[in-house]
This record gives sequence, C-alpha cells and structure tokens, in this order.
Amino acid sequence: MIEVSGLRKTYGDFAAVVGSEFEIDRGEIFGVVGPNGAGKTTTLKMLAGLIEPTAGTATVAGYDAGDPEMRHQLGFLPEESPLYEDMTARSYLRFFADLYDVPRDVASDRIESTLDRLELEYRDRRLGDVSKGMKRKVAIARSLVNDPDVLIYDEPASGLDPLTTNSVLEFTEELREEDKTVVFSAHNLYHVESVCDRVVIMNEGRIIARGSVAEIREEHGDTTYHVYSDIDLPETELTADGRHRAVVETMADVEELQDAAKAAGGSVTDIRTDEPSLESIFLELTGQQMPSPRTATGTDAASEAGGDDAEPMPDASEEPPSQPEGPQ
Ligand SMILES: Nc1ncnc2c1ncn2[C@@H]1O[C@H](COP(=O)(O)OP(=O)(O)OP(=O)(O)O)[C@@H](O)[C@H]1O
Repeated sequence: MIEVSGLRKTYGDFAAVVGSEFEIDRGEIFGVVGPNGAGKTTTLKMLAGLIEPTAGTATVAGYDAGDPEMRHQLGFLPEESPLYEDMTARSYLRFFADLYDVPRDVASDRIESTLDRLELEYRDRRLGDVSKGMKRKVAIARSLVNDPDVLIYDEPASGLDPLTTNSVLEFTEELREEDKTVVFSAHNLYHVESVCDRVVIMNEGRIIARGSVAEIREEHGDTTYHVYSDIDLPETELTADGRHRAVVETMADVEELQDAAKAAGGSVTDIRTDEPSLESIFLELTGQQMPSPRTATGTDAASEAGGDDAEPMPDASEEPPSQPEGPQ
C-alpha cells in the first residue's frame, strides 16, 4: 500500500530524513517513533505529499506522494490540528465532506457513524467551546470524511487524557479491521507497543531499528530470566517475600541453576522471563529517554469534562494544507 525508497529531505546542509526505506501493507498499523527532531513529521508529511522529498520516492496506494489523485485515498491528521472554532463538529465535518464532493446523504451517515464510534458528544456545540480531546476526535473524524484507504496520523494521541488516548487507540485498531492502512507517529512507546503491527525507530533522520515490536525486542533487547529455587544457592538472593531468586541472561545459565539446585538437594520452583520494554530498547539505541506514558498522555480530564481549555482561535490559514481550504 505504501512504498518508500531512498527518501531524503535536507534543509540546506541539514538532513532531516536520510534515505528511508520501508514498505507498509494494506490493513497494517505502522508506527514511526523517535525522539524530538528524529524526522517523524518530515517523513509523514513527505508520505502525505505535503513536503517534497529532496531525493527518493514515496508511493501511496499506487500514486506518487504529491499526486493530487492520491489525496482522495488519503486522510492526514497533522500534529497540531486547529479547527474552525465558530463551527460545530457536525457543520465542520459536513463542510469538509462537501469539499470532497461526498454526496450529502452519504456524508451525513458517515459523519454520524464516525462520531458515534468516537463517542463524540456535543456535536452541535461550537468547536471553540469543546475540550482538547473532543477537538482531536473531530480532527480524526475529518480525516475520514472522504473514506480514504490510507490514514496518516501525526501523534494522534499526544497530550490527551488516558481515557481519550485509549479511545483514540482503540479507534485506530478498528480502522485496521476495516482494512485501512494507518501510519502514525508517536513519542509514547506504549501507544506503539499496544497497537502497531510494525514500527520503525528513527533517530537523527535515520531508521535505526525496524520490525514488529517482538522482532525488535529479539534483535535489540536482552531477555532476563528470574529463576526461583526452594534452596539457597550462591547465585540467589532472598526476595522481599522470602524466596530464593537468581536473575540470569541465558537459558544455559538457567540450566546451570537447575543442576546446582538439584546437586544441593533442592529444585527450581519457578522461572519467569522478563522482556525488555520497547522503551528500554529505545533508550539503549538512541541514548535518549522517552516520556513515560503518564507524562506523554498528560492529564486533560478536567478539560474533557469542563471544556474550558479552548485553544486560541486559529487563523483559517493554519488548517493543514492537505485539506481543502476552509471558509475565510
Ligand atoms: N522547514 C524546516 N527547516 C529547517 N529544518 C527543519 C524544517 N522542518 C524540520 N526541520 C528539522 O528537521 C528535523 C526533523 O524534524 P521533524 O519535525 O521531522 O522531527 P520529529 O521527529 O517529528 O520531531 P518532534 O517529535 O519534535 O515533532 C528537526 O531537527 C527539525 O528542526
């Protein structure tokens, strides 16, 4: 569904993206992760045809990224998605559906069912008066008004309260069930771990790891084994709950412990594996810390309830350039 080859973007002497290569299958949720400045947004914008690559190619649904025909197959959610605050969710989405020439009755059904699935209340409330989480959901609904096959979401759940974050991630998974292809960038590795089929980890413009989370774990992370025995051994320590435990890194070490326990007249009673989190692998690969899920999701619950965190009125020109121009 998406093919990227030798994709590169430079600004003067600075390379924001350096020769990316990847393919994304139809119906896949594909994560692009990395620290600030890694090149995630630049990559996504090149896929969406919003930034012209300096070199290389990106094709989406068989079209070159940037081909106007491709836009009909694509829904793009920018990292910041200021909306027309004087419109309601319904009127805003109808407006975009009209711009995409979606027949009125089809648009109404699609908009209502999308808003139902996103559990969006206050559909007739002024967008300037709704919470950040609701605005994000409206922006997500906007990405679907033309029923595209490919969704490119830049940090879809960033800065949302945990409840809204879960609802957005679950919604993303539902899109996969409809055979839509979703590419999303994230700071928060928990988001990636929970929904992505495959990921690329970027750092300083380069892809430094790729694959399913399990594959990345296998290739870059060290699994440790927690071995519990019913007898004290030189390798074991006493845990808080009074058990003898050794922490080792290979199965050969586990077998040695089993032999040692047996030789001492005891036995190994339990073996648990401790898999490294994507977060710790990421830290090792990039040397950079990612925000914890708690920090990254933020706490927007109050604003979700009260809707008193209205963002400043955006200029209409701040609308993402991938979408048709709005009312001025
Ligand atoms: N128009 C531009 N001119 C010059 N440099 C740019 C431009 N756009 C992006 N960059 C630089 O390219 C690098 C990659 O930026 P990008 O926005 O793609 O990173 P990112 O991984 O999305 O980061 P973040 O998580 O902070 O959004 C950054 O160092 C950024 O400063």
